[in-house]
Amino acid sequence: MPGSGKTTVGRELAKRLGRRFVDCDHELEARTGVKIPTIFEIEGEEGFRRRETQTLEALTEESDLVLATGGGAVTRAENRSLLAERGVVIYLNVTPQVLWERTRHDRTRPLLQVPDPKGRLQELYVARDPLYREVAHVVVEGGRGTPHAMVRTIEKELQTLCAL
Ligand SMILES: Nc1ncnc2c1ncn2[C@@H]1O[C@H](COP(=O)(O)OP(=O)(O)O)[C@@H](O)[C@H]1O
Ligand SMILES: O=C(O)C1=C[C@@H](OP(=O)(O)O)[C@@H](O)[C@H](O)C1
Ligand SMILES: [Mg+2]
Repeated sequence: MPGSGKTTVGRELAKRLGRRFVDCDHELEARTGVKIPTIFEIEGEEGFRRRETQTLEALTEESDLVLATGGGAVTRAENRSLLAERGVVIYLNVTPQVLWERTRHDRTRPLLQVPDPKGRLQELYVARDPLYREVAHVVVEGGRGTPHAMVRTIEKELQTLCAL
C-alpha cells in the first residue's frame, strides 16, 4: 500500500543484501522526465498504469535487484504475473490508520489527494489486500516496526524461503 514503506525498506534491504535498488516510480520518472503527479494530470490513472506495466516488464527482466513497486501495481493481472513469476514478492502489511499517519502531509501521491484520504486508504486496503496476498511469497506485518526491524524480519523470512 502507499506509505507501507516499500521505498524506504526496499532501499535499506538492498544495501544489506548488497544488491542494486530500483524504485519503479523513480524509474518511471527518470524515463519520462516528469513526476508521477504530472503523469496522472496529463494521462490519467490509465496512462500511468500503462507506463507502470512497461517499466515493470523491463525491470523484472533484471536479476539481483531489490525492486520497490508502486502500491497499485497489483491492480493489473499482468503485473501480478510478472512479479510472482519473476521475483520473490514481499507484502508489507500496514493498517490504513498507520498508512494515513505516514502519508497525510505528502502531496506526491495523486490517489490520496481527495477530501477524505483516510477513507480512500481504507477502501484501497480492502480492495487490494487480497491481491497483495495472492502475489506475495512473504507477508511481513509492518505496522509499528522501524524500517531497520522490517529489514531484519525480511532477511530472516528470505533465509527460511531459500532453505526450503
Ligand atoms: N517502518 C516505518 N516506520 C516508520 N515510518 C516509516 C516506515 N517505513 C516508511 N516510513 C515513512 O513513511 C513514509 C512513506 O514511506 P515510503 O517508503 O515512501 O512508502 P511507500 O514507498 O510504500 O509508499 C515516509 O515518510 C517514510 O519515511
Ligand atoms: O497506490 C497506488 O496506486 C500508487 C502508489 C504510488 O506509489 P507508492 O506506493 O510508493 O506511494 C504511485 O505508484 C502512484 O501514485 C500510484
Ligand atoms: Mg514508494
